Amino acid sequence: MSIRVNKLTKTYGAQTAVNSLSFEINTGEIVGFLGPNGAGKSTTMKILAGYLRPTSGEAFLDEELISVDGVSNKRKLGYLPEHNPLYLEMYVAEYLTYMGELSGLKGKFLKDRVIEIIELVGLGPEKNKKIEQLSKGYRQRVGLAQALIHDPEVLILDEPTTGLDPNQLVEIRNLIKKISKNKTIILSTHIMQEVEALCTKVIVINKGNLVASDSIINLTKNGKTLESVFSELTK
Ligand SMILES: Nc1ncnc2c1ncn2[C@@H]1O[C@H](COP(=O)(O)OP(=O)(O)OP(=O)(O)O)[C@@H](O)[C@H]1O
Repeated sequence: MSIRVNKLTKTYGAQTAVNSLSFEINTGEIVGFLGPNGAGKSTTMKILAGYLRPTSGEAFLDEELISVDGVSNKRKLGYLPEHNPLYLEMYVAEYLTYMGELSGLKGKFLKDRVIEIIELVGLGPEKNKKIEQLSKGYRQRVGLAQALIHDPEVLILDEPTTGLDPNQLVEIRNLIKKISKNKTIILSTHIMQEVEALCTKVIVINKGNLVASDSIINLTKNGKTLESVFSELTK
């Protein structure tokens, strides 16, 4: 599934968070969504996930409009918010079952899927704990499992590795790589190494405006590092 964003704008009162943003992500691409703090990444991702209404403009999954009210394409996408609101008092499997139900799964299929997803994201050893008992890295795995439970074709991951220790960071990065097959993924991060490890293309925004949408190879072809390209684009 492809993502198409057309002149997307979001204002909060007098503040323009996202300013007439247009870009496309093709089926099967993993795209890094970059920008300094406050650039408008989370706002854009919330709109793409159908959680926030744009002030103007629109976003599409294939040809279908993404809307706050629509449910059909929400089932085709998985969303890991930046501050993932987990139900801390729930057990891991209980939470994932609940999230699966919200995505329309049920019965034996859901039961099997919860077991499968727990294994896939490496939650096996922690599966009998309450979410509040988990470390940040394992909570992040629960977040990823929640985003993946209904096997969506599109994944929207907002800073999936922020706050993780170096080992967890590598593990989550490998996990994203593993699950990325046959999915279209947009992921925001401040870690350029991560972008280089996972993505072929990047979209860079600054103060709500698009400043680049290109392959990493193209952006760095003059021997520049992605870091220096980023800082030039977002001065
Ligand atoms: N609910 C809100 N009400 C008012 N302003 C908001 C709201 N949410 C975001 N903003 C503002 O919109 C701008 C874009 O914020 P956003 O969270 O989308 O940026 P970001 O690129 O994700 O930043 P970061 O990298 O720090 O997570 C910021 O100036 C922010 O203060």
